[in-house]
Amino acid sequence: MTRFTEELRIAADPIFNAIFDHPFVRGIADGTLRKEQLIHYVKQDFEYLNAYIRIYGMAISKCDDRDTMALFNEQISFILHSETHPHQNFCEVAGVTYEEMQSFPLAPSAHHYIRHMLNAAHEGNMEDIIAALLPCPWTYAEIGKRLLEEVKPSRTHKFYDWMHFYGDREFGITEQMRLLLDKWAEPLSPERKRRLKEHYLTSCQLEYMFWDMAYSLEEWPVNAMKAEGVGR
Ligand SMILES: Cc1ncc(C[n+]2csc(CCO)c2C)c(N)n1
Repeated sequence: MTRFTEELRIAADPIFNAIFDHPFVRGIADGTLRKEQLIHYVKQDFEYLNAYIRIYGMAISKCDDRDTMALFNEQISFILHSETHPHQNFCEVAGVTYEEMQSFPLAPSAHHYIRHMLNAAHEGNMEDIIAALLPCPWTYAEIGKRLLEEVKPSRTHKFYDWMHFYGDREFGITEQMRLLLDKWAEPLSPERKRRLKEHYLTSCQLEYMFWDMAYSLEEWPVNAMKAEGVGR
């Protein structure tokens, strides 16, 4: 029998392929990203990681087994202390400090992605939360692995650290989340499974939009925030 999460991955294949071909990901491969694109990515991703940590916290509050609590707790620490390394890589290449990149208002696509995950966490059960969170580690693990195979970066490649950070991680957290989702989805009705697939595919689309937001320096249509003292 096909794993539920295998079905999800197959349904998302066109989105994964569009992500691998996206100019931001191509720009990591060939080192051609502009300074402003790296900066926009890190500013937005710093906020995205804050949201991701909070959602793990919300998941813990709905948890009733210690192993799952421990897994989410470890992931919170990992994001706080290690997930910052790829950001440091982008900051070094852009010639900025990490501190300068923090506490900016959300651009539209980052806002959309975060609200989608928060909505699953507010309204759903554990399986809804995991379905919305899963594309984050899954797409990055596949991007990292592909870039290592394709580019075989030497130590002097600008994004050597970034590629190794994600590409070396033999699907650790992705596989752990998949096992949980496969187990929780198994007894559910076809309608509930369709809903989980919708959460998952929406997050995959939003992963694509996040790369696109960084590449195109996406902002809100009217710059009315700064004048009102909103954000930095
Ligand atoms: C938009 C966006 N999507 C995915 C990641 C990668 N990522 C973020 S947190 C985490 C660990 C999950 O426990 C991983 C793999 C990112 N940085 N930004």
